[in-house]
Amino acid sequence: MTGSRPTALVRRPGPRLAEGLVTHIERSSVDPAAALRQWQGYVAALELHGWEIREVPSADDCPDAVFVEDTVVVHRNVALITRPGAASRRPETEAVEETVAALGCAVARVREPGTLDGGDVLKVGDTVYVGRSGRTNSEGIRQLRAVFGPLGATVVPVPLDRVLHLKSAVTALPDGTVVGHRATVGDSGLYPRFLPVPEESGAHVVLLGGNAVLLAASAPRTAELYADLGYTPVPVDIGEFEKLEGCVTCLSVRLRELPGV
Ligand SMILES: NC(=O)NCCC[C@H](N)C(=O)O
Repeated sequence: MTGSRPTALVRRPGPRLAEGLVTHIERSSVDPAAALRQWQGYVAALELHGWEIREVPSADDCPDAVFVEDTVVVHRNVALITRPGAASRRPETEAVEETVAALGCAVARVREPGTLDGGDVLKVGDTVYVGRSGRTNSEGIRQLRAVFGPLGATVVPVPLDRVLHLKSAVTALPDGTVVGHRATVGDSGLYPRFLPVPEESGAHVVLLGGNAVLLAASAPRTAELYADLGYTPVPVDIGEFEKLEGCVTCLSVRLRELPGV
């Protein structure tokens, strides 16, 4: 069981990272050594802001395993192990399930024919937005609702076509304002408070606690906007992961509601 600090699950990039899936962008070559340094920088930023790091054992046969967010969705003390939409990513979930069970979560699983990627799930308070994407199907959404609805969550599906995951398009600031870039966001009217940001990767924030928001170094104008709004932007270079359609959110699973946390 954890102590009083929030816990972040992370997963070290494996030797096959460069073979990771690419769907909406051109493939470009990934430098594994630079990727490892960037991953270490990302983990260090979480640690610096008080997060306890729990490393899921690496999955060296799975190129995309570093994008650990896609494998599990946690609400309250329940961890829903996903069934990733890409078949090549399904072996990633086993070690994640063992890790969250060891942390004291109750475990549920998405079952066939459902598919769900954690990158499609954005929690804002008790509202759980879920992208109906190339990776998450309607049965996956139905199962998500069946698991989290009884825990008080309202599940709001969002049709997607321009991006890989919902959180490739939108995330939320500490006050719940949803942020997104006009080119990818679709219908911003779905969100009660919406703020457009000037860069696509600026729409991806990890809430570090207090006013600190981690975002990709590739979004300097959005970092200025957040600073101007009274937040403390924490830029981290994740360029090698962006080549594989990864965002800052997908490199960790933030557990704020574990028993004892
Ligand atoms: N949640 C995320 O944004 N995940 C990124 C996953 C990228 C990976 N290359 C994939 O296509 O599955």
